[in-house]
Amino acid sequence: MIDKISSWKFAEDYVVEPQHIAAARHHAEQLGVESVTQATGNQLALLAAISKAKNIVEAGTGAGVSSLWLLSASKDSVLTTIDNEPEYQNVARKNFLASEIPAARIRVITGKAKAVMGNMADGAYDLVFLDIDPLDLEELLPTAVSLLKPGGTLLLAHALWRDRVPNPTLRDDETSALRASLRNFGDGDGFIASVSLIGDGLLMVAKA
Ligand SMILES: C[S@@+](CC[C@H](N)C(=O)[O-])C[C@H]1O[C@@H](n2cnc3c(N)ncnc32)[C@H](O)[C@@H]1O
Repeated sequence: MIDKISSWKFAEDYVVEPQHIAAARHHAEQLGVESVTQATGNQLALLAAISKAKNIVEAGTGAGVSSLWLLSASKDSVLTTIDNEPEYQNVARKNFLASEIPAARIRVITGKAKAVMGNMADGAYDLVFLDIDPLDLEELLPTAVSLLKPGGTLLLAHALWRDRVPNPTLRDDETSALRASLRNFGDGDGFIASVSLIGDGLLMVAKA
């Protein structure tokens, strides 16, 4: 019998979180913000490295844990990170400062992801990472995809939403929103998409 729970835990424990990111995670916990798990963060960094992502957009800054993982993949990538909670972004800013990453590499914008991303340049970004309220995804996804260059990468956190997405009898709004988001990319039409079981699930999409 395969023990997937042990495998999941093994994958989480396999990652050693850099000290500055562990400190940011601690601040996120104090704020009550849910950060990506350390294995998810590590996978974000891996995917940013493999795709040689230089221009990155993140929706859902929180206290900056995922931002720091994304920035860890390269010394010259630039991250634009968006959140509608200024209080969280203030903590994120302190975490960025403490990490000694040059300020020019991070642009922090306060606002709703749809409104902010709607004013950004189409086809200009290598990687877009989404970690926002699932109920806001439906209206955001077309905008997020349009920001990507051809061959760009879209990543969506919480793709399995507390392991609820795979169970078709569970139809609460959040679970249904995540399920619908996954369906957008599942038919292979214009995208290559895969769901990683890491953390709470990570949808990984390459734009053709
Ligand atoms: C799960 S937390 C993000 C955690 C962060 N990605 C990390 O791992 O460190 C989700 C964040 O998204 C923000 N948020 C939710 N819906 C949003 C939206 N539509 N636009 C912008 N920010 C949003 C919340 O304020 C919250 O800080």
